[in-house]
Amino acid sequence: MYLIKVNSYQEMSDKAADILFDVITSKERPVIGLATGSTPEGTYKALSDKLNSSTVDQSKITTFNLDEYVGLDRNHNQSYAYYMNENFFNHVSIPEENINLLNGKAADEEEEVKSYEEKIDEQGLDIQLLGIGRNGHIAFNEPGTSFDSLTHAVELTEETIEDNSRFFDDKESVPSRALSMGLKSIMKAKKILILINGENKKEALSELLNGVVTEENPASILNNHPDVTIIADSAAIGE
Ligand SMILES: O=P(O)(O)OC[C@H]1O[C@](O)(CO)[C@@H](O)[C@@H]1O
Repeated sequence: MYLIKVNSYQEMSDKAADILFDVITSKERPVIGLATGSTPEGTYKALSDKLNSSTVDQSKITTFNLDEYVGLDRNHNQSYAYYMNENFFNHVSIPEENINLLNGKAADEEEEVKSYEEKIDEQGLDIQLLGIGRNGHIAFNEPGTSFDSLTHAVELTEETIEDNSRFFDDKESVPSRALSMGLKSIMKAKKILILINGENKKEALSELLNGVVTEENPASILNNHPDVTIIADSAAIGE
């Protein structure tokens, strides 16, 4: 794993956007995996600015998102579909048909996750962007998730519900389930870029870097991937 140290949120966002942009410009039809959460918001701003001031043909870009809450309509202001529109898709010209998002209101959940994984396999991910939860979760893969997991439905932990309640009116309004790409799905990406900032992610970063690979720490699977870049700020590194 390659660790890039940064001193600010802006620097992290700019570096991440540069890496995503490089992958986009190196492929005829780039396929990029995207993440939600507060961490990548700046990256989306920087990446949309870069794309819009370049000659990149955005109609060739395909995206896959990691996860979505179960039960939230895509127009709900806390759905990840809404987040992606607000933070990225509304600011770029990637065609709607190239945007892949899990449907948290799918009538047939089994079919939804199965067909999503099939699409990932057909298209292949050139890069997957990730954030990390305090408990080491990546996407919505909570501690204890099998390293062999493909896209699946998950029960959220109390800790994740607590962390995400800041975006909802109250804790009770946070959905308790989600659809999420699995750990094996994420590992299929040719390249992985993970962003870790803030003191509250210090432990998650050190657990990732200590080299112990265990299903109790979902992010630790990244130690088994040949091309992972971590961008972390000094607060998360503890300097
Ligand atoms: O970037 P944040 O808001 O700290 O979230 C961390 C992680 O938690 C999630 O939002 C899910 O709870 C992930 O999508 C994200 O990577």
